[in-house]
Amino acid sequence: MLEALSQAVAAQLNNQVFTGGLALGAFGVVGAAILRLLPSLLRFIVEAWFITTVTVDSRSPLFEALVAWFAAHPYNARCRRLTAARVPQGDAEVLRLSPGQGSHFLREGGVLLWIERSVGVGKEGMVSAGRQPVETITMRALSRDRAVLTNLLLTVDRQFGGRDSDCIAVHMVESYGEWSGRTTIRRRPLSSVFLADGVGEALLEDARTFLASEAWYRTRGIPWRRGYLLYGPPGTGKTSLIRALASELDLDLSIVNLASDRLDDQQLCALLGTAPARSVLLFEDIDAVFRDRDAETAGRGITFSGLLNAIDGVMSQEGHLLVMTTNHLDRLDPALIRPGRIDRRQEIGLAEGGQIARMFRAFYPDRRDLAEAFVAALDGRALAPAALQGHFLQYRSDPEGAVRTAGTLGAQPPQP
Ligand SMILES: Nc1ncnc2c1ncn2[C@@H]1O[C@H](COP(=O)(O)OP(=O)(O)OP(=O)(O)O)[C@@H](O)[C@H]1O
Repeated sequence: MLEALSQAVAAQLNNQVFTGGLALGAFGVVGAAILRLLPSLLRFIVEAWFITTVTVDSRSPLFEALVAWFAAHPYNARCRRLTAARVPQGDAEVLRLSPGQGSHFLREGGVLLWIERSVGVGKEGMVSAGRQPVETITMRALSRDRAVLTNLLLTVDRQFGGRDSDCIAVHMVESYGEWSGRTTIRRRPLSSVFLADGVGEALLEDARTFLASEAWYRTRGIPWRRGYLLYGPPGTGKTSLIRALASELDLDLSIVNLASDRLDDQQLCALLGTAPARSVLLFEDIDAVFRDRDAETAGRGITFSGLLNAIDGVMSQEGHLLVMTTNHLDRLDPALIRPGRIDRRQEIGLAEGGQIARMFRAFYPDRRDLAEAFVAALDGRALAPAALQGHFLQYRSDPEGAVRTAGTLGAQPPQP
């Protein structure tokens, strides 16, 4: 029986058609296996040679900082796959939307990042009864240079890893009309901005109330947004105040230069619609852009009606504080600053008496006694704090000299 079988096999092997078919079949099987493995093989080669990867999971304290960074990144405003969480902010809790599970591609500091967020995947992430599932963020940079990701993680850790960060993030508009990644500036305490009594504190209180009132706005069907207009002469602290408010409120600053001739209506609308969450949206020197409605275009591209539409469209990005500044309130079209677009106007005027004395004492803490003499030497003149600051810097270590020469300080700030 066995012998008959082996004779049959031998006969088939001598049959060229059969052996040809067998070889072809084997080739096919091996070829199919290679083809199946090819994508993972290619991925392995690319990852090994051209990509740097870092994985952070939710058991690490860095994970929360990374999610906060991801939520604040301009990419989050465009992302359509989100994860929602309630997170503490001051004494309250707020809703935080961040890019959700899956793959995300974004640019950071000129490098393309591929970020994958997953939960409960693999052995590490298995959900077992009574245990929190482990969530993982894998960051891949299209670069062989490890410093790209390590520097990013250091920045994330510094800015979002604790409450002792002394910087706030600033977003500007890139030349191609998109929000840039984050740069940072030092926080400015409100106490370092010298304003008329209670002005800064009242605005801070107003903004705090607004930020904590999402539900209040929702139940009344009012868009959750608030607009401020700060007006007054140059060098009185409008920009400094905005920076201080953002610092105190722990918000980013998103700055749009409306005078840029690279912006058009469509881009502006898109920009405001994707403004980074949790930020103060700032339009500076709005009077220099539009003097009146007849001056239809600003720079090259923005029209007055385009600006109004874009501001109203900010409603889709709710929770924003929109702040405009101007040196010339009288030059603004009423439509631009009507309630709903601007909810609160605040004059930031020249410094007088007590305000000047406070500033003097802050610059010369060891010669607080000279503050009144300095104010008296000004003979009732009101001054731009920027001019006072310049004077104090000039007489930095000579408070008596600052008092002696106070008479040289002009009554009017330089005109823009
Ligand atoms: N009220 C102030 N308190 C403290 N520093 C001030 C104040 N006003 C101006 N300064 C200082 O003067 C400089 C210019 O201030 P800032 O840019 O805030 O003025 P501004 O009102 O926004 O001016 P502009 O209208 O020209 O934009 C900054 O260095 C700032 O520190």
